[in-house]
Amino acid sequence: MAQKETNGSNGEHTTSRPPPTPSPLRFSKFFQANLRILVTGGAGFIGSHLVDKLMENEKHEVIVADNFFTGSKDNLKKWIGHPRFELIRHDVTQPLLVEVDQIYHLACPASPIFYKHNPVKTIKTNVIGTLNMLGLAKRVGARILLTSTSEVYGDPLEHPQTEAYWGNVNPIGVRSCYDEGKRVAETLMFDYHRQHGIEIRIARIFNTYGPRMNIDDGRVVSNFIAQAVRGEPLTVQKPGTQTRSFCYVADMVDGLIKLMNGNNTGPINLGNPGEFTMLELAENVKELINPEFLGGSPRSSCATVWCSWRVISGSAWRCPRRPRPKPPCVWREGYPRGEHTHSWVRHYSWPHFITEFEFQ
Ligand SMILES: O=c1ccn([C@@H]2O[C@H](COP(=O)(O)OP(=O)(O)O[C@H]3OC[C@@H](O)[C@H](O)[C@H]3O)[C@@H](O)[C@H]2O)c(=O)[nH]1
Repeated sequence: MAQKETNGSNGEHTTSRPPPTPSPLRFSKFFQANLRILVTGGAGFIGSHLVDKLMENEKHEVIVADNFFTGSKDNLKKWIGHPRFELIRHDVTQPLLVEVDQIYHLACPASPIFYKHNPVKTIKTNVIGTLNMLGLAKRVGARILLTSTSEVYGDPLEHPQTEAYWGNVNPIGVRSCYDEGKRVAETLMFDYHRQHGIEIRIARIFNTYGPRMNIDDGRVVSNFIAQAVRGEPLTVQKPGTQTRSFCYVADMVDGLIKLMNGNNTGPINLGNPGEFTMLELAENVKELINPEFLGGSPRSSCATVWCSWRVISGSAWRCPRRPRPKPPCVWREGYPRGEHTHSWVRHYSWPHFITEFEFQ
């Protein structure tokens, strides 16, 4: 059952050890070096938006390490060749030696269809990849932020979930490579913090949506939008009453940067507290995709909601408790609709996507 002890608030999870010493340039009197930031998984959906935001600051040098399993160079093309940007093809299951001040460790496939494709690789990425990045943080004295997941709560018995809830996770299920993998990654973060004084930050990311989500990502928002654009039935998995909350990617990135630069180690839930059933989401996407957004295409009027007979493999509900006591960013209330969703629908209805659909 749930436990009353809160994570990180009773001193047990903090350390009195001083963090490893960063580069002497960081404290140089006469020369202020740029902040060097490593983003693992920086070619992916959330990672590339994070890179865009970090690159806006002229004092930042950004290094991306990505193996391009689910990420794409396309997401970073505007930065390739930029003097403050470097892209390395690198798999985090191998050690990486770079001189950096901060590490945003995002590398791991996050969509169930991708992380279940090669579960052994997924758990290696979470465990060995996080060990390697912690080893790097220790060597160079960098602060490290892990993007964990709401999936650490498993099929939660508490709703909404607070960070103090320890979860209800199946250790041998098909999703365990991801949810148990992230749980071990969180453990490693705190062990390095307590034992070596490493400065850590942990974000538990809830469902996120927005541009650059892979059209074949398999997650519910991209599936529904792609299906509606193609005029196909929307595959609401049974029972359809399961709920999720959806956070726009720009808000997620703001939250990650605020967490990295603040004083709270976390773990902290990052997500939108407004939740919806999958049936409501399907109805809303159906309503949203109309001829106005598809340039008058008759395909748009075909979207219908259809309940598939696939039984859900995820949890019945997942929603963060409203952030406390100082939210790391201003949360957009409510549903994934409005300005941001509209631009994303346009993104998905670009001619080459439509062409791809027609040939499938
Ligand atoms: O076509 C679909 C796809 C999904 N769904 C349902 O929509 C809900 C959400 O499913 P998704 O696959 O989008 O995402 P999940 O909530 O299961 O996992 C997600 O959670 C948080 C993130 O950290 C993870 O990266 C991601 O795996 C589930 O209840 C699923 O059954 C549908 O009804 N139809």
